[in-house]
Amino acid sequence: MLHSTATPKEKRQAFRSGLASGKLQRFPGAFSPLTAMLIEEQGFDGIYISGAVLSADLGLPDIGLTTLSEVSQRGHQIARVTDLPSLIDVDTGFGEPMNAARTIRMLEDLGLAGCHIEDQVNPKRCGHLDNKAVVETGEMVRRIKAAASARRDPDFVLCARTDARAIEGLDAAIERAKAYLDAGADMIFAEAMADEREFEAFRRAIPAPLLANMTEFGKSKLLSARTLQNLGINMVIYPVTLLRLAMGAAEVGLKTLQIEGSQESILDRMQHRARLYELLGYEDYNRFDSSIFNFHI
Ligand SMILES: C[C@](O)(C(=O)O)[C@H](CC(=O)O)C(=O)O
Ligand SMILES: [Mg+2]
Repeated sequence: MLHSTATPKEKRQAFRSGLASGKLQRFPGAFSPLTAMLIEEQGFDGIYISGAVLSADLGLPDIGLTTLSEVSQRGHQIARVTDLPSLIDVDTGFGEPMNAARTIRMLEDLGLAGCHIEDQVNPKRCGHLDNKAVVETGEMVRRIKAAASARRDPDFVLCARTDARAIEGLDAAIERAKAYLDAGADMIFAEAMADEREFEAFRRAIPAPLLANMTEFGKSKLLSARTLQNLGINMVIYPVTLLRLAMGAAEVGLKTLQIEGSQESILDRMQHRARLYELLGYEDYNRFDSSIFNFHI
């Protein structure tokens, strides 16, 4: 009720404990605060806040058009409704190393538990598209060092993402990951891993927590949570899954209204009002001040 009871510090500490637990941490992507509430209610370990989803939500392609203000404010709206830790995608850190530092300060002030910063050039593109380009290792090291030094809360999780596998190959991506850890990153997001073999190679070479991106319709084989657990991966994100499902359902709804002139035939596919009220915790508000509550249905 009235948002989360856990403090940002507690969420960050829970995030770190989860990463160190040996149990795969599962972070579905939330496209709204309400979705984050559902993810928490359904028993997941954390919330992923996707750059692709934030861009799409604004009607934009995932090519680095969003601003720090847009991303951090939406991230705040999502992170504050849940007791779970939220990991947010901040693309390349919104510019130069100094911008990456400013990004960290903003995210800390707005209650995020962690973020990932990637080594693509600006403007970035979705990590599953062709013709990506990455900056020199030294430039990304400066981004990570600036971000790490900007932290006031040592529990804020700084994840370095490398897109280099697609451009320079697996071994080069591993060497970059090592450099990013030396620069102060807490964990590694190896983007667009093809299959188990590539995750195994990273797991053997990298002593820090690893994130697996199980996004649909891209370059990665979709591996189950059990497989990722057995590979020793520390966390998995499902960044766009819920948005894709929601948009698919919305399209069916619109076509039904167009053709049938009514939503009668799809009522059973909807979240019922009572279920929505249950998720929102209407009863808690009732108990908060029974003299006011009158939202009976
Ligand atoms: C993880 C990601 O960075 C995101 O923005 O959610 C995207 C996901 C996607 O486009 O499927 C990415 O992998 O680049
Ligand atoms: Mg992204």
